[in-house]
Amino acid sequence: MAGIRDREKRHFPLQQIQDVVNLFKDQFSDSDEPNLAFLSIVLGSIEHILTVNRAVPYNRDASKCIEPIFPVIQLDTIQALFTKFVTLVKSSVDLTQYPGDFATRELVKRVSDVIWSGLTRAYYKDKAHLQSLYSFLTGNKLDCFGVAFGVVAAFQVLGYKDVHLALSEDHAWVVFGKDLKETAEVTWHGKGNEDKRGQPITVGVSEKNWLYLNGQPVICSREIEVAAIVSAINPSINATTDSVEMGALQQELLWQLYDMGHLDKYPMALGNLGDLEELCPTLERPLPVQIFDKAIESAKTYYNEQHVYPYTYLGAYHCRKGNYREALKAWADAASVIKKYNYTREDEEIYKEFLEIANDLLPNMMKSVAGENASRLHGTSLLHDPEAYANFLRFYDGICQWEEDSPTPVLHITWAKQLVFSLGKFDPKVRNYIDIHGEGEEDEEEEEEDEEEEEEEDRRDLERKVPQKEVTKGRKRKRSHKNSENGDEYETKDC
Ligand SMILES: FC(F)(F)Cc1cc2c(N3CCN(c4nnc(C(F)(F)F)s4)CC3)ncnc2s1
Repeated sequence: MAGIRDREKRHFPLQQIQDVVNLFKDQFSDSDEPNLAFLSIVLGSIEHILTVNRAVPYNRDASKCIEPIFPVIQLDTIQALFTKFVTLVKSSVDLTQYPGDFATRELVKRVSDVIWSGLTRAYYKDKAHLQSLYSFLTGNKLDCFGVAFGVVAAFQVLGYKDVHLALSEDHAWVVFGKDLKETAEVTWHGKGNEDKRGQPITVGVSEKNWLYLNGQPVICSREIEVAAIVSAINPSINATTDSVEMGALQQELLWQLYDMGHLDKYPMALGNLGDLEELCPTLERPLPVQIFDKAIESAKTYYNEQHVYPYTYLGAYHCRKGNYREALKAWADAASVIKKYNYTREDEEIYKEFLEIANDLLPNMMKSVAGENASRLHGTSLLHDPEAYANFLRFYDGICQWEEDSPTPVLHITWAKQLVFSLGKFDPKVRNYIDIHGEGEEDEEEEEEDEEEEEEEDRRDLERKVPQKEVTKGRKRKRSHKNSENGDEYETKDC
């Protein structure tokens, strides 16, 4: 692994966002791999100055906030930290003991131990700004993602090309070996869970398991690993304030990666970009909804519809915008994904997501719609809309199916109370406009209709021979309404 070369040096000192954008563009400009450790240290040092240790005093009264200047990042600061990382990694691993071009499980465990032993004993693991090698090298602290990324960056320093980051919606690990066939845990997950570092992620572990996306995680290339550290940028200064500069830098870098196609297989990064565009739209760029739809298409194309977040990003956006029908549909689609999984104790993050939707966002949405007299009087309200009602039922049906066969229960009394509250807001008449059948029943129904058509044909034959006064008509075929991508159909009649 080469050190910092002219290709990097010539961009320093970094004085503005465009300097960083140019530095990143240069990293993809030739056959060499982008330098993961170097880029992570650069992003971490900028983030530190713009969020953690803001040089510019931040005026309490936000209306008169002083526009913080972009920090000047000197080459020697970055170079010193990069050299520290390379020295730590190379001095801790005796490569003569690991012959061959591909990493071995023992070596992966060894490198994970090197990062692990560089961490301070006790600290709040889910604090902000612990995701970069800047945090590791200056504060000996990393979050779950940061440890996994640090292992991959360390392997790049050691000259390995086969060790890559694997990302699910709430966990990270590595793939390695010939054809990336091997997997290994390299970091911890959640609170109070024994870490499984060094162990492979077998089919038995990942099957129907949301934490491992049922074997459909994002397997990163070097370019997608860069997208991951850009996506992991955290512009927040505190619970209520974000650094405008840091957010703008993240947005610029994500568009640059988007234009190079490095977000095509990374739905969560597209979701992050959609959120940034909602906050601060970029001229002549796709709208947030279009970006969220690209994330959904990516999950369909590359991950067999096993990802939940693309739909919850879209649902959250529509909810914020008051587009309640669209929010309901996105949440029903999210539930149609989670229903394929069995809920286990390490799935708290996605549990909290659905809990918030069912017990907070949905009830509040129903309350505000119920209050809209005009649309209610004209029957245009969501409460009279069979499709909205069908999506509402599909949402809860997905959650119930998620709970079925799970070792851990999902629902409790609050879920039931909120269901009754929201369900009761729909106008009773809407129930007459939908027919519900799962995939199985549909076949029976079709068989019935086929038989009826045959009988109809026989009657017509008979009629042609023996004219009769009247012929009973086959049942009127209802317009079948594709209400979801996953094959479940909720038939809605023409209301
Ligand atoms: F590596 C881990 F362990 F941290 C797992 C990863 C998380 C994550 C992410 N996230 C997590 C999901 N996330 C969401 N923000 N809003 C979400 C939604 F609920 F609105 F959908 S999901 C923020 C960014 N964004 C890019 N990449 C990754 S890789």
